[in-house]
Amino acid sequence: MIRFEHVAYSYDKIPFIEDMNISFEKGRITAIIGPNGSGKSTVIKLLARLLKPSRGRIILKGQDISSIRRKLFAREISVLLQSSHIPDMTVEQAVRSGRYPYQSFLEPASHEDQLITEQAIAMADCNWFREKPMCQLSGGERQRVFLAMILAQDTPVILLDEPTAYLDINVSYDMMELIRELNEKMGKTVVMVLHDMNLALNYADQVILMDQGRIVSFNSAADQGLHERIGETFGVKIQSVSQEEESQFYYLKR
Ligand SMILES: Nc1ncnc2c1ncn2[C@@H]1O[C@H](COP(=O)(O)OP(=O)(O)OP(=O)(O)O)[C@@H](O)[C@H]1O
Repeated sequence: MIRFEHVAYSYDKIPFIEDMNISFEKGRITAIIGPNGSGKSTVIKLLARLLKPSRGRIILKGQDISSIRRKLFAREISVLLQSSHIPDMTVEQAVRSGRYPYQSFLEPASHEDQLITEQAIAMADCNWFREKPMCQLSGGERQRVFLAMILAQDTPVILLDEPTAYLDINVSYDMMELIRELNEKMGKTVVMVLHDMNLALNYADQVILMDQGRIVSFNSAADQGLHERIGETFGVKIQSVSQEEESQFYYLKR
């Protein structure tokens, strides 16, 4: 569905990503993991067209993403970034603004826009603080609103850079369950950066492990080889400590 073809990217003219080739399959959940500064957010920003490859191309449904018109692109890919701009709006207005790719200037919101906005507010559990201004929310509440905005944008591809940042453990699992539901019931393709190995290995179908701007491995989350690579890359020992059918718990130790 999305393909990196010989993608390179330089920061301040210093090459960082060189010749990256990778495919993100339709309807899969892919987690990107790796140490700090390994390039995870850079990949998300390249996918979201916030950065432009210095070489190579990124193909979405057969088309170079740089040639797709802005609103059409916004109907295909939505993104939650690590530090998103906080809009000067209430929660409800912010979520409604997620519908912008489907609206034209001065045209009132359609019945469908309203319906999808309401669904998004309910799914991300933002109903009880919907009248609050965004600037008065806690970090975790704000993160849920950003997710609701993405749900309102209703794109087949969802990019999430550390979606569980600021969330307590319970809400983190709620967020992961919701992402899984979006994937299983609505066929959304999800690419997310995660620092928590337990979330990455339990909720992703496939895992991209990065180090210093390179892809070290691209495996199924269940692949034992991946666990070894994680250990080598992070300099930790990784061990599965439970063997439940549904999920496993990984213990990481330096
Ligand atoms: N705007 C920028 N200008 C110069 N260098 C940058 C810029 N943004 C990122 N970098 C550098 O590029 C490298 C990769 O950054 P990136 O944010 O992609 O890493 P990451 O894997 O997401 O890190 P983290 O886990 O810490 O969030 C880092 O060394 C970073 O310092």
